[in-house]
Amino acid sequence: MHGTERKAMTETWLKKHRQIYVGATRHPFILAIRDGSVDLSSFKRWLGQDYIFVRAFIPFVASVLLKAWKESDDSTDIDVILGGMAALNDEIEWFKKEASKWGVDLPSVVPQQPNLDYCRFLESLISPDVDYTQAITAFWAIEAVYQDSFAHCLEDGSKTPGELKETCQRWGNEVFGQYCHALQSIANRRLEKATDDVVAKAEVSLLRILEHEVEFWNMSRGPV
Ligand SMILES: Cc1ncc(CO)c(N)n1
Repeated sequence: MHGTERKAMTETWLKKHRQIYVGATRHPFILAIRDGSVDLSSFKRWLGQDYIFVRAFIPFVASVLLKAWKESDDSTDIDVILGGMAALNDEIEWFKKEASKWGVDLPSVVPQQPNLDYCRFLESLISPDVDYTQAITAFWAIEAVYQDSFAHCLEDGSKTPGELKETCQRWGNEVFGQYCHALQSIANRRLEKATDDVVAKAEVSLLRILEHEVEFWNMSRGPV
């Protein structure tokens, strides 16, 4: 990375990896929500799988909080991450309510392989060997994919069915957008000062996340 401008590293990466980023944020499942053609059984499958994912996401976010507390040069990072944890608390309650609305019995949902793979990946990032810069970059990427995807379903001209609007609002709303932006700013600040090795690891985990997100959306299609 010598001589390379490291300001706004994450924006540079999204341009460089645009194809996979678009694959993760404009997936056929999202496009089907947006044009109103989504199959409700796909939505229910996604809902059950995402509840399992979010439960695994909580300890990952807790690990990012712990890393921030130990390693961060800016104490306000903690406030941003804590806000994310608070949102997850709401999210868990929302999943339970939404699942009962759609007749999805959460305790009996079986995690599918792509979900297990993604959760395993999250677990690998909890390791103390993964430093804060890599972890916060991953955290931003995971949240940003959902923000960008669901915000697309709320844009002018979208035909998102009324009963799915609340789901899209959850991640597509302006406040969640600002929160993702705050995470992105932290990631950029850290990446600017990181060693080449850490920067390379953060880029690889961004790519892995985008791949996992595509596979995650693919599960909505159901077993083939
Ligand atoms: C698979 C997946 N990625 C990202 C998010 C955002 O929190 C989520 N809920 N689920």
